[in-house]
Amino acid sequence: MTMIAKGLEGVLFTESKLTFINGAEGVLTHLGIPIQEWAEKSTFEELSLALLDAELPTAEELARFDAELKANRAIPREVEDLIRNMPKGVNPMQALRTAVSYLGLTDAESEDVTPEARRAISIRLIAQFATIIAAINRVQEGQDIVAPRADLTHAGNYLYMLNGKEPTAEQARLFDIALILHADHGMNASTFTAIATSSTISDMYSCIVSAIGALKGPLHGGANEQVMVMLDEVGSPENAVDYITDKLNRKEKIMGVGHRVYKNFDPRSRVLRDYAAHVAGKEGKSNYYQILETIEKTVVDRIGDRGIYPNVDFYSGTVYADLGIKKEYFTPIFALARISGWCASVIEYSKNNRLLRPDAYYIGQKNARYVDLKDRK
Ligand SMILES: CC(=O)SCCNC(=O)CCNC(=O)[C@H](O)C(C)(C)COP(=O)(O)OP(=O)(O)OC[C@H]1O[C@@H](n2cnc3c(N)ncnc32)[C@H](O)[C@@H]1OP(=O)(O)O
Ligand SMILES: O=C([O-])CC(=O)C(=O)O
Repeated sequence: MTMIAKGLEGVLFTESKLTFINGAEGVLTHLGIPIQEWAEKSTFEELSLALLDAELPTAEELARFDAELKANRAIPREVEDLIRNMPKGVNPMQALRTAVSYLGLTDAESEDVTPEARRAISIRLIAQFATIIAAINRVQEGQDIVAPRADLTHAGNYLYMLNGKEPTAEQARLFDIALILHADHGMNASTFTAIATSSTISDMYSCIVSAIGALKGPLHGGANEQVMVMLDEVGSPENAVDYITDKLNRKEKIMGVGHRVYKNFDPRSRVLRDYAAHVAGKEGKSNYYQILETIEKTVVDRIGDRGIYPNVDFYSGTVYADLGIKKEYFTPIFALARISGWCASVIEYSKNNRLLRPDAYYIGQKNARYVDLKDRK
């Protein structure tokens, strides 16, 4: 009997040294180091470099990488103009996809697919994603673009470019941790898409534009925005049980819960839940957190036995909202972090490339004859 791995579940198509996930036990490691340790001890810059080179950097290597990121933060004038001329009210992920595609046109090295060029382009992309996303957000809000600063961390500089004022050290670190938690996650749909594009030996910008498109969907990165839409629909904690029960009775999916690999818990959602609780502790911010807690309990009571628990998208939004980020930008923020994982995975796969080309089991007609248009009913 022909076996079809629907959704490619459980299919191993390559080897990787970057990320290990044990979904049954809620384990996630990068280079063998648990995600909790990366979140507690490291920075987004360090994790990005570790992923790109598949090894822990020395202090000197990290300082050089950090300087390279800072030197590459500014985006070309043409890309700024493109962002300024985008229609108002566009979907920010479409805007990001368009801006990154255009950025490729301005990069003289963009068609170079050697490992050295792929790595150099990756550094520029990691640096410039932040500038592009902040610029899109500000222009769409009718504000001027804020130029990047080289004296702030990657996370701190993003919040500065977004809000036009320097974040507190606590805000910058909280955002840094959120970026760490989202930086890479094995063969998720967007990383797989980036690799599929790169397997044809296409250019780095095409790989990343494909990945942005895959991340955008509500079954993947787009779920974080949908969680916030759900929270607003629920309105207050008292409505949460009925809201979720109705949805489940109608066989509708609850956003921010369930995962292809985690069937017990997603370790990133645990870390984010703690930060969401911290944020909720602040005056006037507790409503969202209470609704989320009630939704989590209701979902776990109803369908937890089917392995459905909060994923990384469930609690992230309340943390972002506290940093002044609007829900329409939650998914671009995911991309701001995941660019490191996308680039690292493309670089790793390219070293031992083979064209990705799965197959479909044919269930259509056989031996059919062409019928002239005039004879068709
Ligand atoms: C960063 C990330 O990408 S994390 C994931 C973000 N996405 C979301 O939060 C969207 C909501 N979640 C989902 O849609 C799913 O859990 C996915 C797509 C993430 C993974 O699911 P898959 O492994 O493909 O499982 P699939 O969608 O086939 O669901 C299996 C069963 O569980 C149910 N189920 C899965 N997730 C949910 C959910 N969120 N709410 C309700 N039921 C669910 C399905 O309805 C299905 O039930 P059935 O067997 O009766 O038809
Ligand atoms: O791994 C997945 O399928 C989705 C996910 O959690 C991520 O990309 O972070």
